[in-house]
Amino acid sequence: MLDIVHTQLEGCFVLTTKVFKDNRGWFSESYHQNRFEKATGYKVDFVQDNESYSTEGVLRGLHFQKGEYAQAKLVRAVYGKVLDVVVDCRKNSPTFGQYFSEILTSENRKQLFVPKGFAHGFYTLSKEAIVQYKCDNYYHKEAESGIIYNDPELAIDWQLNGRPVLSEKDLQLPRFKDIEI
Ligand SMILES: Cc1cn([C@H]2C[C@H](O)[C@@H](COP(=O)(O)OP(=O)(O)O[C@H]3O[C@H](C)C(=O)[C@H](O)[C@H]3O)O2)c(=O)[nH]c1=O
Repeated sequence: MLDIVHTQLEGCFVLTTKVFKDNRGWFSESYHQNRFEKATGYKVDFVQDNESYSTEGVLRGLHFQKGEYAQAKLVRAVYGKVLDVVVDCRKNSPTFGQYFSEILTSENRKQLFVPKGFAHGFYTLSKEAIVQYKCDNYYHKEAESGIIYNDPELAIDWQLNGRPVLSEKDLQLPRFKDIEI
């Protein structure tokens, strides 16, 4: 009922939920705590669900919340297609500074689990996209931080089609070398 693929970043997984199709359409359990814990070995209590709508070329991120407000996230595209990107910002991690990306679409039903200590962002590849994600900590504006999307040290391949659309806030995010987690 829940397929899991481990990435090269410890604790970061791609999950795919089972779809039941019939002559009406389809049904799927988009989240099941027991199955999530059994598949990942992680006990995560999500407390906040987020949803954002973006048009083609929009890039949101890379974001994280600092310190005790760090958030683990479970991200999926419920409409359209995005390139989801995570960066390992855990100082003691053997993959510190490495990134992983995955195409999430409403069709492939892939979900990316982003552990605490990671920065997260996505680039919108379809005309429109709706991304939903569960967070295991509440939003704390004062704890918000992030990394500029085109940091040369990270050299993330965003699969850009032209100049991305970012918020003023995101255009002023710091370099990876200057962040405080
Ligand atoms: C994240 C968040 C934002 N807001 C308010 C704050 C702003 O007035 C407005 C837009 O926020 P922001 O521009 O930070 O939204 P995104 O750029 O989509 O931020 C998200 O983008 C990347 C992909 C992430 O992974 C983060 O979870 C999140 O930071 O929503 C809230 O009220 N609650 C929240 O949890």
